[in-house]
Amino acid sequence: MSAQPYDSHRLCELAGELIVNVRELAARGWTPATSSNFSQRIDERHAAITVSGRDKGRLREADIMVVDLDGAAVGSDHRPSAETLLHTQLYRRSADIGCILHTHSQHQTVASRLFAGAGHVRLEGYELLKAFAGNTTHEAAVNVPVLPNSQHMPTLAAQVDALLDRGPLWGYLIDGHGLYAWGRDMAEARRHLEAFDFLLGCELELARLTGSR
Ligand SMILES: CSC[C@@H](O)[C@@H](O)C(=O)COP(=O)(O)O
Ligand SMILES: [Zn+2]
Repeated sequence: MSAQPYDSHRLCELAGELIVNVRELAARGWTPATSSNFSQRIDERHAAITVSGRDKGRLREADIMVVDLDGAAVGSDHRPSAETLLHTQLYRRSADIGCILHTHSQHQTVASRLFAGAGHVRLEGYELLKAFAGNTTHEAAVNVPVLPNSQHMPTLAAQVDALLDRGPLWGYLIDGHGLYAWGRDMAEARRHLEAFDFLLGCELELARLTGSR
């Protein structure tokens, strides 16, 4: 039997980390109805990603597979996430990206609808902005882009590429869909995801209280 083209011990470790974290996110109600997808970089040519259509609240090892950075399955007959290209494009683009988390929480979905017309959600004045890697003060502002939804991943990927050309980015919303967030590793990606979700919740509550939208 030929050896795997990646380090299988590393895959095991990453899969274990994915299972624990994804189940926790699912328990918060952020992955309804099998939605959401998750991945971690194995090496410069491979990533571990969730199999399409699996219940993220019950994620287990068999629900995680390996793809190359063109999105092709490696050593598996399963179908990787329908949104695999949105993961692999980021891994291809930056060696600093090691983990990508995509969820469909209510904050994320409602905010994406409310701010789709503006094309972004502006987050400013929050202490929690320091949760984003590189931000050292609450005085920074972060614009979360909102992309139109599409089932055509190359269309979405091209828009994400254009956003990345403009400067640092930790995540984006897709209208009526959810949030993509990433980081160097699971801990950083999760910190970004949680900060986005909390701050989007604040913006929604402010809009409700002030009737500003
Ligand atoms: C169950 S609807 C959600 C999907 O269309 C998609 O947006 C999603 O997040 C999960 O797709 P998947 O192919 O399981 O990775
Ligand atoms: Zn999705």
